[in-house]
Amino acid sequence: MALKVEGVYKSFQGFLALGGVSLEVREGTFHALVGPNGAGKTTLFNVITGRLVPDRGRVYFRGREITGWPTPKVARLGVAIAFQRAQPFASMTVLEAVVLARLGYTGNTLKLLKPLVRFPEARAKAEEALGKVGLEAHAGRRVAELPLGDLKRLDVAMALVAEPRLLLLDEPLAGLSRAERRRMVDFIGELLRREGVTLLFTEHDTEAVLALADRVTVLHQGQVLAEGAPEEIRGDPAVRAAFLGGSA
Ligand SMILES: Nc1ncnc2c1ncn2[C@@H]1O[C@H](COP(=O)(O)OP(=O)(O)OP(=O)(O)O)[C@@H](O)[C@H]1O
Repeated sequence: MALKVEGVYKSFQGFLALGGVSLEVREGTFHALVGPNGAGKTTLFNVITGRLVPDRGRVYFRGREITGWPTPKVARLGVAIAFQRAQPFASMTVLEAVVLARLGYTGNTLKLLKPLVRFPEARAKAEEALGKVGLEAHAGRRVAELPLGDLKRLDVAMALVAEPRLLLLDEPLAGLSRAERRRMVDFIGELLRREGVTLLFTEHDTEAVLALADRVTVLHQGQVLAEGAPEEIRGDPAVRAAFLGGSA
């Protein structure tokens, strides 16, 4: 099992954001986490990556308990998150942003007195990652100049240099046009299958979930409402009731 979340609770000032969530993501699969706004999806991601410590419950990565581990330690085990990572690096070039992500991962950020591109190992890894996401021709452009679709590819490249076994994507298609969403689904699917990376992603676009996910977990008000193959979930009466009657 790539990831196992067991009975996780998390409250914010008395508000129960996660109320006993359990989840299993099998190695090599693509697993969607869906649910209306406020269902607890981002909170669960934060618990998995160590940004938040759960009040109760446990998180295991490949059989090892990682509950409450600091984020860099979780990252070094092979858990990466790609979510608007590139934005703070707007003034850098695309290549520099990925080199920096690699240096951050290898713990080299204290030696940043020389130009980023003069770290040969990090530069080689960054160029390889840019090739994988199809941005090699844009390596010298400023991050700020990239259209949204390319920015998302850059986010993925910045996650790939951490050599993840499990990648978390939080709404990877948000803000894209319908045509761009289709392209992004194909891109993510092909790239991650080729790399053998397990994927856990949140997404509001039902079509994309059906196209990409092997399994779907539905969260609603901090609890798991349903879990199954995408076709099963689509026909589930409890899921339909929650979505049609709720805020989705
Ligand atoms: N740091 C925090 N402090 C207080 N409340 C929070 C905090 N983080 C999340 N919450 C609350 O917890 C609930 C779950 O939020 P979360 O962001 O996990 O939902 P989500 O499923 O990711 O929603 P969305 O689809 O809108 O991203 C929400 O009601 C939110 O307001």
